[in-house]
Amino acid sequence: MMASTRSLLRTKSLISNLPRFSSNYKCLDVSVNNDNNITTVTLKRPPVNSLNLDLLSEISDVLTDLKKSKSPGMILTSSSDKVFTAGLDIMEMHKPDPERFKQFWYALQDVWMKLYGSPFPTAAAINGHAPAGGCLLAMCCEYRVMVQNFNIGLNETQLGIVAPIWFIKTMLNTISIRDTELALTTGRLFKTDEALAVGLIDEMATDKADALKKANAFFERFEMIPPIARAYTKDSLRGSDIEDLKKNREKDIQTTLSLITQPKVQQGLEFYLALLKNKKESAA
Ligand SMILES: CC/C=C\C/C=C\CCC/C=C/CC(=O)SCCNC(=O)CCNC(=O)[C@H](O)C(C)(C)COP(=O)(O)OP(=O)(O)OC[C@H]1O[C@@H](n2cnc3c(N)ncnc32)[C@H](O)[C@@H]1OP(=O)(O)O
Repeated sequence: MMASTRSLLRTKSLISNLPRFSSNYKCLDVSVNNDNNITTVTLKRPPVNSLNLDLLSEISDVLTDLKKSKSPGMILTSSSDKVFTAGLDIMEMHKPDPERFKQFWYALQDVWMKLYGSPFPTAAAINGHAPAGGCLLAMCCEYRVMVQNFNIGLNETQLGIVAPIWFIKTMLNTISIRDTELALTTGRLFKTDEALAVGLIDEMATDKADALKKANAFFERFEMIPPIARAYTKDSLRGSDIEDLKKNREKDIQTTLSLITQPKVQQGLEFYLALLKNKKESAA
């Protein structure tokens, strides 16, 4: 195909599929790049973008909008200069109200299914720490660029909790079985360069601008690939993991609720929260 015809087709499809986003997001900034029509979704829930029910619901909504509008791609990043996301909001798990916890967990499942299984390509520009649920969101994306000198990993065991099987499968889709086992059992947080060495991220960046530039470049790889062929291939690789959760969704919610409300687990969370607070006090 001639380059001029390609660019005309691209422009036409951009005009007809321009995504429309709600301006009502409280915890997200959503913007579309005029050059390539890639949407950047910026997490904006200070201080650490912890994933509570509100933030998860907004991420779920934006993913639905992107799918409907046949977006050519999405970049996930953070408005903070040191935290991508601190993972699940511990306050949603500490002494939870059962009904609220079920909604919260359902929203997390939704985000995982939509992001891990999105038909459009996705990249994470990880411009800060990405522990636990933060690492999960980044691993759901197809490509990860991370700014140097931050941490990423599934550190759940350090909190006395357990990464659910669908978190584990997401890591297995990213790094080797051996590295996943070692990382999960020890709750390892990888520094950016260690994450690169093990394949947990794809590229390092010097700062957020560099991370966004590299993430945008990732989408150029798909310019000549028919979106349907791309989407089917991704589904062949990831679809069965998503089907497994769909089949076991209710059971997963019940099991998680009964584990998280165990007194020992609650004590562990309390201890961890106290450590976070003490860290601040001893730094002051
Ligand atoms: C046996 C069976 C048991 C289990 C049940 C089964 C399944 C459950 C599975 C649950 C899966 C969970 C996945 C998760 O995501 S758990 C969350 C894990 N997150 C973390 O460990 C990160 C904790 N935070 C940090 O390490 C640091 O905050 C961070 C490096 C991200 C940033 O450091 P910084 O110095 O910039 O900020 P802080 O001063 O530490 O924090 C600022 C305030 O934010 C509060 N905070 C931090 N993280 C969280 C969080 N995840 N949730 C809620 N609140 C958080 C922190 O306490 C500070 O608060 P204030 O002191 O300002 O009030």
